[in-house]
Amino acid sequence: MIKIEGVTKVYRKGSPPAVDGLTLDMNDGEVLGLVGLNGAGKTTTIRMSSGITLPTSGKILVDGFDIVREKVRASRNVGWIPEFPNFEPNAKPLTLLKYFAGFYGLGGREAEDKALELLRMVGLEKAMDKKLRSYSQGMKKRFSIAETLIGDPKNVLFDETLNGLDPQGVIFVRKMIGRLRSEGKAILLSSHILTEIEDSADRVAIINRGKLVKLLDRSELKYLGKTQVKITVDNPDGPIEGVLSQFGETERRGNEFLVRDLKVNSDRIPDILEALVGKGYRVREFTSFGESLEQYFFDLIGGSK
Ligand SMILES: Nc1ncnc2c1ncn2[C@@H]1O[C@H](COP(=O)(O)OP(=O)(O)OP(=O)(O)O)[C@@H](O)[C@H]1O
Repeated sequence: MIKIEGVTKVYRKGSPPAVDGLTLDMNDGEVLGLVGLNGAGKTTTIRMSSGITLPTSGKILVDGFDIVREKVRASRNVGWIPEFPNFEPNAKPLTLLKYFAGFYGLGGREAEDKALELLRMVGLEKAMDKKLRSYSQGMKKRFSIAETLIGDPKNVLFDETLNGLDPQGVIFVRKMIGRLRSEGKAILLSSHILTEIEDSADRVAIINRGKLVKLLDRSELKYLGKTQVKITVDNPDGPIEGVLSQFGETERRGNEFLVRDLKVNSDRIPDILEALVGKGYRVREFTSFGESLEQYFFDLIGGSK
């Protein structure tokens, strides 16, 4: 679990903060999506949470340990997959992984077995004898995941990891994230594209100019960007909910109804009105709405597509 409490980062005196009073929790067994445009402060947040960059003010606790004052104990439990992983170009993956295993007290056969297991897990077993300089960006990302997992950190931060991957790579990273979540790890996945992470994330934090603009939970994400129908009737008695539930998930607030997760295509929305009128309901208001996730994102941060 990582707790970011009122954290600000100013790189240069007089320049605007890269991260500005950010408060955010990454819970165990949860994937938190961190979404913002380029320069919004995602990488800075990740680097501060890993102990690589110092916050100017505020506090970051990793499983209860302060990332500044108890850096060794805190950062040991954070794994970070950078957006552009870079390694000693002439190194071979197995040798390098065994070397990293040494930092975690593994040596000899144990280190080799662990390194081989991880290389297999990230699908690099066939490229194990190649030098890292010959690796593609996607292969480097896979290797970076293996490197991160060698210390078995409880918190794993993926910085734009899906960006630039081929479809197979995207599926691989999504599965890996699901696996780590099921092991109870706290996971952060950053992206500049909301739609890219909506399927993987349990919650999504949208940041802009270093500030938290919106925190969305799973149920809000489920309905965002999908058509919903709002209906107000004068006589909400009898089987109205039964009528509406044929068309989608129905929520009632007094004489107002919201139909979401529609079972019919949007061109059949008038059928809902017809069914209600056919059953004798007096419909005062009938509106369908819904916007794309991207539009929602841009509306929130005050930009344009
Ligand atoms: N080392 C640095 N020195 C000075 N300014 C920096 C440094 N790193 C980042 N910044 C600035 O801080 C702001 C936030 O950058 P950051 O890289 O955290 O954003 P981001 O959301 O990760 O963007 P991207 O998706 O482009 O990586 C930007 O204005 C950037 O120019």
